[in-house]
Amino acid sequence: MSPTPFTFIGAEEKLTLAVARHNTPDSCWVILYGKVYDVTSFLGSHPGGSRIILSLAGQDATEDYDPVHPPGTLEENLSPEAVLGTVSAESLEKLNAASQPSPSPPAAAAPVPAAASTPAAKSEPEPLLPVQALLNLDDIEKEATKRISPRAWAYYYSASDDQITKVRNNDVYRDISMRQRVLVDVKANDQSTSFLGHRVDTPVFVAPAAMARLAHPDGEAAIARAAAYFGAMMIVSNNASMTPEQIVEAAAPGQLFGWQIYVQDGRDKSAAMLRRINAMREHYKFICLTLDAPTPGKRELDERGNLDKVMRVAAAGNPGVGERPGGGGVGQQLFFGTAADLTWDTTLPWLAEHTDLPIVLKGVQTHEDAYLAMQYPQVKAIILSNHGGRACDTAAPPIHTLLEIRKYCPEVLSRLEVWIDGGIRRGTDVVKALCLGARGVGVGRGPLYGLGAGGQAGVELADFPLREAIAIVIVFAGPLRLSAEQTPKPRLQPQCVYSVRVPFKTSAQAA
Ligand SMILES: Cc1cc2nc3c(=O)[nH]c(=O)nc-3n(C[C@H](O)[C@H](O)[C@H](O)COP(=O)(O)O)c2cc1C
Repeated sequence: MSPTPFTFIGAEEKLTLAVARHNTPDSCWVILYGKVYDVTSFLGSHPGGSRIILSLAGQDATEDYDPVHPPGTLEENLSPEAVLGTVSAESLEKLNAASQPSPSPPAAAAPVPAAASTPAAKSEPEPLLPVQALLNLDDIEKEATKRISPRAWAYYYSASDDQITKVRNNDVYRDISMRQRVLVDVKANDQSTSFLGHRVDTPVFVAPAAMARLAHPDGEAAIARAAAYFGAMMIVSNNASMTPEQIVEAAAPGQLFGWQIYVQDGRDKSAAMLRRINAMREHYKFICLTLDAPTPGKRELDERGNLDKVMRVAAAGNPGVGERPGGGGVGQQLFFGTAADLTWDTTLPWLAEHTDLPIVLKGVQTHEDAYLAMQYPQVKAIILSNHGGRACDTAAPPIHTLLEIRKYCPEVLSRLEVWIDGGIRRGTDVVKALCLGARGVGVGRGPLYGLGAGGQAGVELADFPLREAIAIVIVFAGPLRLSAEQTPKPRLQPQCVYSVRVPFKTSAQAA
């Protein structure tokens, strides 16, 4: 029988008694947006695992819940009977004040970066800078670090294990030198190109990245508007913090989006999402299937940022909390429910049953898989990526995979569009990837940090240094004319760079 709805208005004690007592797996209540929900029956099916809900049980969970759940999630997942009543703003204020953490929170609550400076470690807060003062992606990251929450920072910044791949992703570009030609007319400068037949103004695209509202309330919609401003493609994450409908609401005419999918254990959920995307094909022109993270990487920064919650669940006297799934950080919560049984034989046919949109495979990391991808007619592009170093640490930088493809199966480059992401910080990085055969270059953390540093203006800024730098670099490499329609012979070619000194070894060579 469903509980009788009632309204909590009045004394803090009454409110606390009513809500705060229900903080166990047997009876779990939370307050969201001023309403009290009984989520006990939902604990087992929460996509992020039950532990994270338990850590917020008996409390106002709005602040934690809001930035990581698209609007409509509550209505989709809870029956109307789960709403037990409303809480007045006054009571809520008292409750929130009463549940503020003690003045000395556990040391583990603060993010502890492996190598870089931490926002929490500084005694004197650094002054905030206006977006105009931020000249490159490093500046933008630094500014965002001052402004976003430690939880958001840890989630965005983190990478797997020792972050070796994350660092190498960028370092590798420094080992590639530009070969500058002279006495070439470089006045014409056109960065436009096309992806899967759709024109864009820049080869730089927004890689799919989850949870933009952790950085700024305008979230993915602001990134979409900034992408429109630069005529850039945006791939929307399966785990975006806004709905795919909201993100394209203010799309510019002809603006190009793709939608990224993590196929779920419950395939019906993924099929339902694909139906939604199919219905918005005027915006979403392809499905990007991410393959490089069948299990979440071990992102210790992200996990540390969540330790206080895990300890709170245990402290509340919940038995067996260690065995409850999920909760090891934002990343692990998001990955909970992601299928680990995808194969060439089963997944691509399954996708074909649910969408006729072109497929882009993201996370290709060997020339063997690039070659295999070419055998599937529905696959029109691949993204060479190691998930920004967030999946398997010591995975090779994607530019190595591009070099492998050039060496062992260069036909892939003419049969498929090859896009790349990971470690892009400078215009030179973009140009080098293009010279070596990539058609597009994705940036993952950049737009998130841009959003954190200055909302939409910050994202626009994150793109600006890259565009400006590309413009400068191509003056050295030769005018950039990317689109095949404009010139049959692109000017950016492998001979524009020295890549012979980039060490890469395939498993075949190592054997
Ligand atoms: C915070 C964050 C969230 C991400 N979320 C997703 C995601 O939901 N789906 C996906 O395919 N890749 C995701 N990625 C990986 C990016 O698409 C991209 O591969 C990577 O960030 C590129 O590296 P970069 O950050 O050095 O540019 C995420 C990356 C970050 C940093």
